[in-house]
Amino acid sequence: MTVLKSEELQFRQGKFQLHDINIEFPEGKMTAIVGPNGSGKSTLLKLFARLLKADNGLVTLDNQPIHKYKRKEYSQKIAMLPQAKEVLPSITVKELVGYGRVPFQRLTGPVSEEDKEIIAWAIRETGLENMADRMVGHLSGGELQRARIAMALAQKTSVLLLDEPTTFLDITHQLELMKILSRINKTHQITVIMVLHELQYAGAYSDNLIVMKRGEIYQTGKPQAILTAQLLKEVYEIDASIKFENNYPVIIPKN
Ligand SMILES: Nc1ncnc2c1ncn2[C@@H]1O[C@H](COP(=O)(O)OP(=O)(O)OP(=O)(O)O)[C@@H](O)[C@H]1O
Repeated sequence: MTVLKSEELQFRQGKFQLHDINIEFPEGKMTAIVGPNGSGKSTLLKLFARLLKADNGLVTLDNQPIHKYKRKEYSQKIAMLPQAKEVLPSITVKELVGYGRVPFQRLTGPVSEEDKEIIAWAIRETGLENMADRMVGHLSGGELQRARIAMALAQKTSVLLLDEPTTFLDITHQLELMKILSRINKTHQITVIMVLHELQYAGAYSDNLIVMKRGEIYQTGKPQAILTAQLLKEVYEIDASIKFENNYPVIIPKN
C-alpha cells in the first residue's frame, strides 16, 4: 500500500521549476531522495510537508489530497525535520522533544500523562535518557540531531520526512543516526523519507531510491539496481566506477 503519492506535480520558484513529479512512497519503507545541489530535493520534501503549495498536480496521503486535511490533522500524520539551521532556543532536551506534542495539546493546561509517556519514549528511542535535562545549546552536533529526531518522533506520525539529517556529523554520528532511523522504521513501521547527499548511506539504508536532476525525477528503484556508473555520469557528471560491498556502494572516481 502507498501512503504518500504525487501525480503530475509542478512547482515554480524563481527560475527553478519542478516538472511532472510522479512518485510513490511505499508504506513502512525507507526512501532516500538524492541528487546534485539545487536539483529540487528540499523543495519536493517541503511540498509533501505542505510547507509549500504546488502550482499544479496532486499529492495524496492515504488516497486523500493533502490539502483536504486540517492543519492539525496533517501534522498528526506527517512530521518534517528541516535542515538544522535554526537558532537554538534556551530550553532542555525534554522541552524540545515536548514541542513534538504541540499538535495534540490544548492551548492551556498541564502536559498530559500520555504526552509525558510519549516524550519519554522518544527520548529512549534516540538514546538521550541521560541528557534529557541538558540545555539543547550545550549538546554536540550528534546529540542535537538525535534530540531533533526525538522531537519529530514525539509527533507520533506514521511518516517522517528528514532533510539532510546527517549534515555536519562525523562518520561515527552519521552511522549512529542512520541506525536509529533504520531501527525506528523497522520496529515501529514508520515510513522514513530522507534527503541525503551521502550515496553510501542512501545505498545501504534505503529500500527505495529517488534520484533527482534539475527539477525532474531521473530514476527511482532499488539502490543496487539503479546506482550505476551511467547514473553517476548523467546525474553528477563524474566518471567513476561503482560496486556494492556489504550493501554499501563504493564509488571510485576515475580522474
Ligand atoms: N524561495 C526561493 N525562491 C527562489 N528560488 C528558490 C527558493 N528556494 C530555493 N530556490 C531554488 O530552487 C532550486 C532548488 O532548491 P532546493 O533547495 O530544493 O534544492 P536541493 O536539491 O535541496 O539542493 P541542496 O542539495 O543544495 O540542498 C535551487 O536552484 C534554489 O536556488
